[in-house]
Amino acid sequence: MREVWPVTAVRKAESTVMASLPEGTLMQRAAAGLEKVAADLLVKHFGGVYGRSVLLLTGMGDNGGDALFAGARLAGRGAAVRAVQILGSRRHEGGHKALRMAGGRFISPEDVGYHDLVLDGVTGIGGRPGLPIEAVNRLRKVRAGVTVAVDVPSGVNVDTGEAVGQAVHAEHTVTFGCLKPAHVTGPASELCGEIHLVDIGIGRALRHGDSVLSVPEESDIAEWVRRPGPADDKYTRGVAGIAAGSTRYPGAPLLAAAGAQAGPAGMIRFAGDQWRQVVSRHPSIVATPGIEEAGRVQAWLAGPGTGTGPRALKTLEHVLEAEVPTVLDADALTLVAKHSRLLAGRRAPLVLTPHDREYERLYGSPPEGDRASSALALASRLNAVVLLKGHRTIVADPDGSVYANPTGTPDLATAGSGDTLAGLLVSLLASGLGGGRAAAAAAYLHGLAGEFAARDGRPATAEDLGDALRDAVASVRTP
Ligand SMILES: NC(=O)C1=CN([C@@H]2O[C@H](COP(=O)(O)OP(=O)(O)OC[C@H]3O[C@@H](n4cnc5c(N)ncnc54)[C@H](OP(=O)(O)O)[C@@H]3O)[C@@H](O)[C@H]2O)[C@@H](O)CC1
Ligand SMILES: Nc1ncnc2c1ncn2[C@@H]1O[C@H](COP(=O)(O)OP(=O)(O)O)[C@@H](O)[C@H]1O
Ligand SMILES: [K+]
Repeated sequence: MREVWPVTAVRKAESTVMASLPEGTLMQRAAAGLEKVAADLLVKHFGGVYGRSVLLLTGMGDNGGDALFAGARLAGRGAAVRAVQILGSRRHEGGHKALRMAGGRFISPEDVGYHDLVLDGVTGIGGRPGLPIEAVNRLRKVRAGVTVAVDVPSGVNVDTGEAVGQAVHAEHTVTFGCLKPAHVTGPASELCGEIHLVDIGIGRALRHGDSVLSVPEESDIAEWVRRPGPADDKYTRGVAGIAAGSTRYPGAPLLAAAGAQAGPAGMIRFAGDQWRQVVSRHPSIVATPGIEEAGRVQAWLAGPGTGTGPRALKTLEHVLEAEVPTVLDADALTLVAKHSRLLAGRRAPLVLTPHDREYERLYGSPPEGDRASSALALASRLNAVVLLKGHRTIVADPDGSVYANPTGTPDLATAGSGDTLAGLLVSLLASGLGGGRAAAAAAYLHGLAGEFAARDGRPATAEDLGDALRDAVASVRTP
């Protein structure tokens, strides 16, 4: 798991570590890490460092200092380095001097044009979101072979991942000490490109309790997705139940079932009108038309394609009465938004999987730019794990932990894709995984499955995701 810290925690750690180091040490470590990434990119894209043109964009703070010191190092290796002040008039004196001594030059904003490599050191963790218009106009003139953001792309809100107005769009971001929210959530994460984390020695001073987000890694998912052991039978692996579908939406149950089949449960039960179709597509599923005769399960999924009529409401009441871990998706979310009594006094774990419009129905207002806080607010209010869908799906647990999903592709924005996610999720819950981890694992594997299904530009539909989910599970299990 990679932890993500907000600016206040980074500043606190920095000052703790700085107290025992000569002044400027951390900046030199940052500049060394930045230079390495920049030099590697120059070699990769342009064949070498010597003679290549590098432009440093600076502002008034230490972010510009990092860029200037890294630029001085590149100038020492023969790159033609220029620096331009994009924001304000105050400059980083130490960095300025180092660049001048190394043969770098300072140019006026009118003279910027194309450069092989651009280092964006306008603002870092001291940046307030929304750059002044003068800075934006100056940035517009810059043309780059490759853009590398120093710490974060300038213009973003570092702590929320929002990108207000014009922000720098980088292909690479070199960050220092730890990940910050802008790297993993919201539109800012799209502006970062590939993230390079440079260890500057502040890790030991970062307190676990101050971390605001966690990013699951492949090894976490491999550990969380239970594998059957010698003593297992189909029941001990967990039985997942799916209550889905209606004559209006007959496809949703099949897609949810396909998602569940890729999960760790030993058996799947199905209740709904499409029980014959489900069995004919998935003969291993035990299916009945009505929920009353469905049998016992360790976790229920309710909602995909059920509609919101009286029959769907009755089915949902039955599912919730079972008091087993439950995923509510799609129409079930609309129903609990309408009938708040449904969740009153509930004790068994609950996972809700809203997209933004469903979130609005449940919370009363749409998610804010700070999606992690929005997900957490709903999770706390309803005492349920909330999986807030989107480009970087967020999972918030009412215990306060929040996960940012690192996988996925916009190709997943296709009808029925959420049904397969919900199916996988109920299987993970049935296997005994807690709600937060089950939701985080489902989002991770679903995102990976989307990437697999859409590989090499292949058009992907939800029908492809069942097989792709199996490939995703296999791939996280392959070291
Ligand atoms: N912490 C660490 O461990 C280490 C940190 N290091 C580096 O330091 C960076 C942080 O540096 P920093 O604190 O000097 O702030 P930085 O982001 O350069 O800019 C602040 C200046 O910009 C201005 N300004 C901001 N937004 C604005 C806006 N929208 N519009 C207008 N002005 C705006 C702001 O103005 P003010 O808010 O004062 O009015 C202030 O003058 C960090 O990201 C990393 O690169 C590494 O060297 C080593 C270890
Ligand atoms: N732009 C996007 N980038 C990445 N993933 C996306 C994007 N838009 C949607 N998704 C994912 O696609 C799925 C869509 O689910 P949902 O909206 O419930 O679809 P449906 O109701 O048709 O099944 C979610 O997992 C969501 O995170
Ligand atoms: K920056």
